[in-house]
Amino acid sequence: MSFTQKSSNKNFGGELRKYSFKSKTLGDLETNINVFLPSEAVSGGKKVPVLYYLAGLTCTEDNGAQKGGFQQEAAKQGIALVFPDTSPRGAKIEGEDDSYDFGSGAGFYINATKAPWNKNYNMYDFITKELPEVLKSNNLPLDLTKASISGHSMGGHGALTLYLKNPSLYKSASAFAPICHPTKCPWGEKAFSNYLQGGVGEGKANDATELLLQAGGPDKRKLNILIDSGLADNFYNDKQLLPEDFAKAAMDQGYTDEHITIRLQDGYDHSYYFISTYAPEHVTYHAKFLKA
Ligand SMILES: N[C@@H](CCC(=O)N[C@@H](CS)C(=O)NCC(=O)O)C(=O)O
Repeated sequence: MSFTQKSSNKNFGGELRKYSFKSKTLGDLETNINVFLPSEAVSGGKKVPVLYYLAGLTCTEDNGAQKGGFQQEAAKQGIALVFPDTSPRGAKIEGEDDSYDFGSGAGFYINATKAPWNKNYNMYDFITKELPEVLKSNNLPLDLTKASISGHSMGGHGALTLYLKNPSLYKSASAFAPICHPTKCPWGEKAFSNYLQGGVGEGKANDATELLLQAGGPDKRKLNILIDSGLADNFYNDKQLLPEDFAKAAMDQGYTDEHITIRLQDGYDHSYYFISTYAPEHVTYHAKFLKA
C-alpha cells in the first residue's frame, strides 16, 4: 500500500512527516501516521532504528508528536519515531462515537472478535503487521529489525502487551501511566466485553499483568521494560491503571529492577506535562537496546 505524504516540518534538524494510506487491516479505511526522521535519515538516507509511540484514549497520531517531547532526544540518538492513530476512523458503526473510552479514539490495540467491530477494529494486527510492512514497502530510511515500543495509558497497555506477545518484534518497551491490568479495571472491562466475543475472559490474552504472569521469569525470557506513573494521576487514584498489580506479577515471576523498572512519580498527573517530563529518559532507555 503506498503512502500519500500530507506534510513535512523541519524538527530538531530532522523532519516530522505526516503520511496517510488506506489500511486493509482496518477495513480499507484511511489512516494517518506521523513519522519523525532524524537528520542522518533525511539527508544521508541512513537506515535508523525505530521507536513506536502508542497514544491513549481520545488521541490521534498528533498528540504524541505535538506534545510528547520525544523528538529532541530521538534526534540526538539518531532514532526515528512512528506515531500511529489510536483506532480506525469513520467505520460508521452504530455507537462508535458515543463515548470517549470505546470506539473512535479507543481501539485498545487489540483485534476485535465480535461483530460489527471485527471488520475494522484490528489495531493489534495494524501495529504489529501492516504498519511495519507499509513503512518497508514505501522505502523509508528505517531499520525495522531494530524496533522498540512505548505508549501512554491505553497506549501503555498497547506497548506492554505487544512487547510481551511479540518477543522478536521489539527490543524494549516503556510506558507512561499504562493501564496495567485491563481485565480488572472499568476501562478494560468495557473495551473487552464490547470488542471480544469471549468478553473479559478473552481479554486476558491482551492484559499485561496476565501476560507477565505467563512470562516464566528472567531465565526463560529477559525483559526490558520501563514504566513511569504519576501519583497525582486521577486515573491511578480511580484504580484504572493498577501498576501495583504489574509490580506484584513482576516480583512473583522473579523479575528485578534490572528487567522491569516501575517508578511512581510524586505529584505528576495523567497529562502530557507528565509525559514530556520523562519522554527524553524513555528515548535514552530504548536507545541502549536499539543501538546495542
Ligand atoms: N476525556 C476523558 C479523559 C481522556 C484522557 O485523559 N485521555 C488521555 C489519554 S488516556 C489523553 O492523552 N488525552 C489527550 C491529551 O491530553 O492530549 C475524561 O474526561 O475523563
